[in-house]
Amino acid sequence: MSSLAVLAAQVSDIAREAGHVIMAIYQQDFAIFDKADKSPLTEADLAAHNVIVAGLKSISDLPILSEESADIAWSERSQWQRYWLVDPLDGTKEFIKKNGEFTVNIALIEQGQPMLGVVYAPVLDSLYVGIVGEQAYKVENGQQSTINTAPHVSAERWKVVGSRSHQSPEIESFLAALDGDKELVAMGSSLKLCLVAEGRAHLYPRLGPTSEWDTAAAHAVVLAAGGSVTQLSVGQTPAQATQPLVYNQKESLLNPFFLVSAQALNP
Ligand SMILES: Nc1ncnc2c1ncn2[C@@H]1O[C@H](COP(=O)(O)O)[C@@H](OP(=O)(O)O)[C@H]1O
Ligand SMILES: [Mg+2]
Repeated sequence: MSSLAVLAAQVSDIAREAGHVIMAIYQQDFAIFDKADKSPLTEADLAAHNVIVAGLKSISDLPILSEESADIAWSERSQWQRYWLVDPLDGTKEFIKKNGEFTVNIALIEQGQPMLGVVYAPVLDSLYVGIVGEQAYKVENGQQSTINTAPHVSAERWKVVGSRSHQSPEIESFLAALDGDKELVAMGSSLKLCLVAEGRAHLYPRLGPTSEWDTAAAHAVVLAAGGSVTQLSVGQTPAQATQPLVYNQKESLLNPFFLVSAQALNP
């Protein structure tokens, strides 16, 4: 086993443990607080954050940037070559709606690129792992299977995944510019990237805001599965989106708009 594969197994255990504490809260009535940005922050975000930080500290000395502890000066963060980038509960809106489409996300970033990512959806009990340059796999019902972006969906028509809770008019224009038939599928959280990674969708265009912790872990899964995640400007076609999405290269933690692609099907 490579050292990244060993780390992936350890990180998977941490993600599952975070999933367990989230589920304990999910099954009860939960309190909703207001963060400064007005997004709903639940007890579950904080409980999962605490489990993940304790777990990562027990296996490595690397710095940790989590959505729930992101207030780290750029002067310090810009020095990091390797660090953990964590969204303890992505898809808070889906959590509150109780539709199961939320995830625990843990990524290892090296020189601005995701090297390892684990995405765990506790309600679905689906675990996605991406070890960039090595392998991508999914564990469901105790069964581990290799995944890749080769589509299991019709090549006759684009299957495009989009946000369930955050739509934008720019997506309509992007779809209108794609040649051929298309089908739009709504999904919450980083599961959208995982759908592309496992060949269940061709494209995920995001022409709306996200933060670096929202994408990093699933980005690793997509890369390891053979796909790409590139910066996308409004009005660009998939073929024009060639610059990789990168991490920790600027003070703002907001991502540029981006396109997740199964790549093999890019026109
Ligand atoms: N205005 C905004 N600014 C920054 N991020 C935003 C945003 N609106 C949505 N997001 C991000 O989009 C994520 C949800 O994406 P989606 O709608 O595709 O499921 C949210 O993650 P959280 O649920 O972890 O807060 C949030 O980080
Ligand atoms: Mg998030």
